[in-house]
Amino acid sequence: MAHSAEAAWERVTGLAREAGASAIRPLMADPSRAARFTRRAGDILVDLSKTSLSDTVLEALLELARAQGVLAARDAMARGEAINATEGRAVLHMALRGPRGAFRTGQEDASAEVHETLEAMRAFCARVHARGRFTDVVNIGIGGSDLGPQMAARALWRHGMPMRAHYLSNVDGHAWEAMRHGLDPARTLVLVASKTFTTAETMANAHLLRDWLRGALGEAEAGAHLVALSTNLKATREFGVPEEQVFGFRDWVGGRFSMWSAIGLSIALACGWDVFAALLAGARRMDEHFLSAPEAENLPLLMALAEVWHVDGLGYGSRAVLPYDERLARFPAHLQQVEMESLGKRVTLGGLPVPRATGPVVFGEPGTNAQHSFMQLLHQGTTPVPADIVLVARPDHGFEENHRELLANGLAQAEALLRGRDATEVRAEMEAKGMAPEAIEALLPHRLFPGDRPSTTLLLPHLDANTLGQLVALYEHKVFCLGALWSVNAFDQWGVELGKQLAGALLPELAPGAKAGAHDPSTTALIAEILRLRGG
Ligand SMILES: O=P(O)(O)OC[C@H]1O[C@H](O)[C@H](O)[C@@H](O)[C@@H]1O
Repeated sequence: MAHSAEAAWERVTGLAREAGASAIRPLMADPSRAARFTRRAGDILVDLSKTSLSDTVLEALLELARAQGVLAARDAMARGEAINATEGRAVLHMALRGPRGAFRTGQEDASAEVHETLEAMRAFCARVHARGRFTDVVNIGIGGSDLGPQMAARALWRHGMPMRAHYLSNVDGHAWEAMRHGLDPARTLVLVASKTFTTAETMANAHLLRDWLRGALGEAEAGAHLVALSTNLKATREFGVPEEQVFGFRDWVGGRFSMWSAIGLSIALACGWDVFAALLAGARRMDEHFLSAPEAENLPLLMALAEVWHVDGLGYGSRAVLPYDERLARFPAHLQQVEMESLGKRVTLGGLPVPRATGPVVFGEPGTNAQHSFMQLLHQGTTPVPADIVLVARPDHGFEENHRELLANGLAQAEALLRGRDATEVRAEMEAKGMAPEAIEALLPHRLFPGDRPSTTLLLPHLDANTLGQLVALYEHKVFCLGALWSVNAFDQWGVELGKQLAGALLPELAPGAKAGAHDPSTTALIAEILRLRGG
């Protein structure tokens, strides 16, 4: 690490060790704070004022960003350099939503093929919708080939849109068992979404549904119901997908950044092409901001810096994502992969141990549901958990009172985390209820809220394809910035490989009468017990 970067890290951690570094309430004495710590990009407003970022801390963090060369790294990504060094690949998901001619890898115009594929997808959707034969689309895929499209289709689907979308990800047969009863094979289009077309769970389900189609319609007709979304065109052919129903993309699209590629076809089929196009346009709008805004105005970078402050400065090891919008119910699940698969790393790009904490645990649920499950821990647990609270000003329904209640709750959570509740207030409340002094004192510690717990509010004017595209791209770029700040490769995922290999080795041992392999005693005993319970 360059000397200046080391010094910048020390400056940040030094500021975090100062007394009162995690306090937020005193900073709120400044009436201009909300305005000064609120930024906008496109339609999204991000209020960072309910964190303990002070002017001094922010300046130190911006210095860290400069010392780590975050914006230079951004430009290297945009130039199509192979910044995913452990896989020798460029990282060009921005090309998927960018204008023609805007992105290259080496000599190749990356955008040309993107636009060709988009045109083929558009024409395919138009044909499917015009014929009206298919009412349902099943997307078989897992991880990045499931979470993004599923999240977006759930957020954007409205009554009256062209098709219903279903997402089959888990190899657990119960998933298909629960889904299949509502589907008519004659009216169902099956998309096999897999970047590699080798993922075991996806291929198992793909075979299951191909058999289902063939059993009901015959082999010749079944082919017309199969679509493949993949970079592995050879494998899609071998699987029996007609060539004109294969939509490709390149290895410079990471799985968790692939909803903008052919992997997003289910969104376009279910919601209509215009919706998918608007989603891409929204993401492009955020790309333009990310690529042009200077450090101090760059929203993805500022959110990344707040995360560095929380994780490395103050030692907060997790973050909650709370969309106050039921349509964004799968948004936390999508971010779990985007953030934790990208930033759950412990060595630098150069292969050395990262000398500090990296990606936090990310989890979430929509509000207000979250309030009635895990928010207790955010308010009174031992370690603060920064929260991202996503609010949408205008709903797409006419139930005004519900929406006001939803917004009131989202605002109240952020306010409660910040202000807390001290003994004077709690005592006064209990006294007003006429409680006995001993009872008041006994209950008092349980009813105190420490306060000074950080949250970031993201405010969208409304939720549609364009604003959703902006929101998702904002987090994608935030992840990029964190990768650059921590010097880790945010674009590989070697950590998922070992489990896959061991599952492959275990699989034959679960067959009746199979020979047991060599395992630790715990695994050996569990295999024996499972075989006994299964009668094999
Ligand atoms: O799209 P696929 O090749 O089937 O991969 C699906 C998913 O599985 C892998 O194991 C990775 O962890 C994910 O990044 C990927 O999105």
